[in-house]
Amino acid sequence: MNITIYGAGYVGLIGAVALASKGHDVLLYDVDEFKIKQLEAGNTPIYEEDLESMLREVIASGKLTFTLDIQQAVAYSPLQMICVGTPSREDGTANLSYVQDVVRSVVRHNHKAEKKLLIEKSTVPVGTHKQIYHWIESLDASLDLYEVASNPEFLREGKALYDFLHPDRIVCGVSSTWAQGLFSDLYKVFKEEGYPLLFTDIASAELIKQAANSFLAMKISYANMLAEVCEQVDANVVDVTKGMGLDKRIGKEFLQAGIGFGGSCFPKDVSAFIRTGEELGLNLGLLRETLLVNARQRDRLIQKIVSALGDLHDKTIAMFGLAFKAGTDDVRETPAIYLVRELLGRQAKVHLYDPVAIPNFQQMVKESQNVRYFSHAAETAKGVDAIILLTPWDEFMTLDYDNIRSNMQDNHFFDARNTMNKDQMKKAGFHYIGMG
Ligand SMILES: NC(=O)c1ccc[n+]([C@@H]2O[C@H](COP(=O)([O-])OP(=O)(O)OC[C@H]3O[C@@H](n4cnc5c(N)ncnc54)[C@H](O)[C@@H]3O)[C@@H](O)[C@H]2O)c1
Ligand SMILES: O=c1ccn([C@@H]2O[C@H](COP(=O)(O)OP(=O)(O)O[C@H]3O[C@H](CO)[C@@H](O)[C@H](O)[C@H]3O)[C@@H](O)[C@H]2O)c(=O)[nH]1
Repeated sequence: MNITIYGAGYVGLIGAVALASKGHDVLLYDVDEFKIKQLEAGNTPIYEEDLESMLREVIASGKLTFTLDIQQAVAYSPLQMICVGTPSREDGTANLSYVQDVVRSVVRHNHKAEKKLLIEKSTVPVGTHKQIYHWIESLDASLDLYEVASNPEFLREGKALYDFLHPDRIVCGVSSTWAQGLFSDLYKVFKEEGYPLLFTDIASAELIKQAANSFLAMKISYANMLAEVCEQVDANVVDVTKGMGLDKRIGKEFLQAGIGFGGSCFPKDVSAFIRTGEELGLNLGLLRETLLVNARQRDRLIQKIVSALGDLHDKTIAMFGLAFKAGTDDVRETPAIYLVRELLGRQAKVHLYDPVAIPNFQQMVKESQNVRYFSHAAETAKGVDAIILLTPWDEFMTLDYDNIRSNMQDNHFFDARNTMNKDQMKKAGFHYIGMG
């Protein structure tokens, strides 16, 4: 079936490629002309495993096409899937202006007055569907022509295509059998492959997304809170969370203590959920604490660095990894930016390396007398006083650390992700410091 997707970012592009690979005819619209031209040429603006080859396949098969023409986008299908950004405003609320732009465009360019299903794929606060109906009304459009549905996305960056194609569940919030029928057709192949399709009302679907992200973030902060306890009592947080996670009711995922969560989703979505609570007159205190614990991890790492190295003036620190997690070049809300700014503020010099995220990071931190970028991890560490392992890329696990240590000025190794084997690092001559 035909589907129009608005927004060629992580979610829109991945969704477009994945749905096209399942045999649908997908038209991807974006306001960013450069991005659309790049995609038409078969090049991806983001780094994701397998994305480029699959993109080229679906372009070649004619299943995925692109447009900058809004009239063509609106006319293409009754399914209008909105995948634009919903970033945080200063006060923590979700900025829905890009969603509103799409709704406005669809309504204004629906010249044939065809019925359209406006699908919220972007992460939006519960109740947004009502807001969308208000926007439509305020445009003097007939509400009979539009129906809103919620179909939140749960993919993780770094594993985005895999997650879209192998979902734990597909959530569809609908208010009519018409919408339910369209989703059943869209996700028919997924259902046949055994992936659960959950139909519910729209508010519940919107809330499932807010609730799931906040729960996962809370789980990480719980592990980080335990890391603080472990440091006080000489326990090992990796073992503690392993022991907890073996209980099936708890589960081992998302209990990895470290520098805390970053990225374009958890920080903004937890903040937005707290604000949703406030608007409802509720105090979602668990989530406030989740953000506080998360921020504290970064400060704790800085404290550890200062207590090991003393005055950072003229010290040089190498950072292994800049992306907010492995497998992506995304640096939105990466802990690396906080740490680099904090270190530079204390007059340290930094040597920075990441296998794919340097171009994005350079847009925030330019090369200078105190900031140098490198193209190999081992080079980054030459002559430095300390290494911070920030992003757990696989390549950092297999480096020749004996050699790296011998080329350093001093021997401090801060494992902000608890990924290295402590004993082996000590054997290689490092003063190893983990998080908990
Ligand atoms: N990144 C993720 O891993 C992820 C996962 C699940 C859900 N989400 C949610 O999905 C939404 C999109 O996130 P993202 O990371 O893909 O964003 P993104 O910033 O990567 O992409 C957004 C795209 O929308 C385009 N855009 C802006 N205004 C537009 C308009 N009026 N019409 C068409 N295109 C327009 C932008 O040019 C950009 O290409 C957000 O709500 C996010 O919270 C993200
Ligand atoms: O045990 C863990 C797991 C993750 N993280 C950190 O948490 C952040 C988020 O990681 P992850 O969830 O893997 O990446 P995202 O791509 O941000 O995906 C999250 O946010 C998306 C956007 O809403 C959702 O779709 C996904 O389901 C949800 O996992 C990263 O900084 C990770 O390093 C930890 O510190 N410890």
